[in-house]
Amino acid sequence: MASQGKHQTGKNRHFIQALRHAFDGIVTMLKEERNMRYHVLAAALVLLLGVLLRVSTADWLWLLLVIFLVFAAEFLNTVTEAVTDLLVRHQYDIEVKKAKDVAAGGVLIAACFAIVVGLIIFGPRLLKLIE
Ligand SMILES: Nc1ncnc2c1ncn2[C@@H]1O[C@H](COP(=O)(O)OP(=O)(O)OP(=O)(O)O)[C@@H](O)[C@H]1O
Repeated sequence: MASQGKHQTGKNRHFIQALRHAFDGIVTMLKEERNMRYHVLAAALVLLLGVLLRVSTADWLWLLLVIFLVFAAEFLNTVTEAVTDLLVRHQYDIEVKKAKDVAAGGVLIAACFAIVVGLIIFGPRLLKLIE
C-alpha cells in the first residue's frame, strides 16, 4: 500500500479496507455537506409518509429510486467541488465554473424529478385525506 506517513495514498488491499473508506465518505458527506443533511431529512419524511399512507410496493420502488438518485447526484456534486477546488486552489476559472454549475444542475434535475414522483404518489392520497 502506498502511503505518505500513516496516510494511505494507494489502492485498497482488501474489501474491508475499501468498505471502511467508502463508509468514511458517507460520514464526511453527512458531517460536511449541509445540502446532504437536507436530502436525508427529506428522504426520512418521504419514508414516514410512505408508511403512514401505506403506499404500494411499486410506489415504494419509485420513492426509493428517486431518493437514491438525489443522494447519488449530491455525492457527484461534492466530488466535482473537491476535485476542482484542488485543481485551481480557489482561483476563478471558467472551466471550474462550468463543472460546478453542471454538477449542481444534476442535483437540481434529480430533486425536481423526486418532487414530481412525490406529487404523483402522495398528491391524490393527501387530497383524499383533506376532502
Ligand atoms: N474556482 C471557481 N471558479 C469559477 N467559479 C466558481 C469557482 N468556485 C465556485 N464557483 C462558482 O460558485 C458556485 C458555488 O460554488 P461551490 O459549489 O463551490 O459552492 P457551495 O455553495 O459550497 O456549493 P454546495 O452548496 O453545493 O456545497 C459554483 O456553481 C460556480 O458557479
